[in-house]
Amino acid sequence: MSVANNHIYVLAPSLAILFLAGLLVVCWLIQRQQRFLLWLGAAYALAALSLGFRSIAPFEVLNRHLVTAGTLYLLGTWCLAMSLAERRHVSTHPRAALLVGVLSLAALFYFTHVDPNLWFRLHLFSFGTGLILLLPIPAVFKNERPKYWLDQALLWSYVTYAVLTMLRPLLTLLLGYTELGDFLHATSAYWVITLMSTLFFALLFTVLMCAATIRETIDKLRRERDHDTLTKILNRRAFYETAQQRLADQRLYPIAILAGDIDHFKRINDAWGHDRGDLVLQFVSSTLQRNVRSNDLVARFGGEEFVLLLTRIDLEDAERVAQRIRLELSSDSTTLPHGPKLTMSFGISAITDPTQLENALKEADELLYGAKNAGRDRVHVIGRIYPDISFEHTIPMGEIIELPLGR
Ligand SMILES: Nc1nc2c(ncn2[C@@H]2O[C@H](COP(=O)(O)OP(=O)(O)OP(=O)(O)O)[C@@H](O)[C@H]2O)c(=O)[nH]1
Repeated sequence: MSVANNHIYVLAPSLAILFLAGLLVVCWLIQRQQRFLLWLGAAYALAALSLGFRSIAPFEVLNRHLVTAGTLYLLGTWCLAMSLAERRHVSTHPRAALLVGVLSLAALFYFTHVDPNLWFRLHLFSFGTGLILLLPIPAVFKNERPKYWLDQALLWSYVTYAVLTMLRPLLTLLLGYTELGDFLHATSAYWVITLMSTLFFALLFTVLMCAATIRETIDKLRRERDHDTLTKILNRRAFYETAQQRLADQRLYPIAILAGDIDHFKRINDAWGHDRGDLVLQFVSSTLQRNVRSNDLVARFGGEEFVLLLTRIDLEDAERVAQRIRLELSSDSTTLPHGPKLTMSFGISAITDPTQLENALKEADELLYGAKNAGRDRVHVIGRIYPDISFEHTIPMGEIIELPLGR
């Protein structure tokens, strides 16, 4: 084989890692907020440079620049740790990493030039590299554990890589190579294992990182499609879709539909401003969510109009829920400080089989309309007779105008 061919052959793993680095940078350019992709790309680029240099540099040149190549490799290692840390929102402990890095390089220098000792050199450098990788791990385990299997696979492959890196010289011996062989020699068992494990894990991380990023992007798009941007609760479209799943589950019956509407919301906007109106909508949404159970649905159908689907509940208990919400809203003194009490009207209907959703929504809406006409700040439940009560202002106009606007 010619020297040129030989170079290509030994450079192949480094070039493959460099290619992955380029791929990750392109992914980062498309998804700028996913900065861990950039750190991972930087990690691979630095590792590829270091490994490539070690693969083709003549012995004497490499021996002279071993610390430089080691520095590149350690920097790449730190970027890899940064990538995981950025993704899991933890620290890489940069000072500790710097200390370990400097000590590893000092050991590399000392056991190469001052007191040549291959065994110490390889062990200490590998141990330092693995340690830098492990620095963010305790915080990752202490924080919230990843929920999705892709993130778990990513975490565990990272930990495996870090431990293998630490034990690489020992592993080389365990694999049956009686001598380590200097990693200055491109053909040594240690060197081949270093290259192959780096390439294998780089490939694995890239696939897992890209898959996890795609999944996150899809989740984010789905969340945005399904949720109201202001209140973060379900929008009308997602309510219908999710309601069908609840209605298909026989264990969740009887089901109640609550249509709720904030009273005189236009006046709140006019007197306190649109921003305060938005705060009121957010406060109402969180109050509604606080008062329902995990299987129940809370949606904003538009403006100041909300719909709730309550599962495993009869009409009496559904009414109790609505009254509890009314009480919580009216006793709040922070959203409209020194202002009129916040009130809401409700209409409640029942569902006993999956085909009744449209009808139940219509009934709840009509009952809500009745509650508004009867004076607002009340709950109307299907099957009951409500006498028409003359119109009353729950937020008297004069009171609003005299208010300190508190914007
Ligand atoms: N701040 C804010 N206001 C909104 C938003 N969406 C709709 N609105 C306002 O909500 C008000 C709804 O007014 P109306 O439909 O007259 O209802 P209301 O004043 O609550 O009267 P009743 O329902 O009869 O008690 C309008 O002034 C809309 O501009 C929003 O996202 N933020």
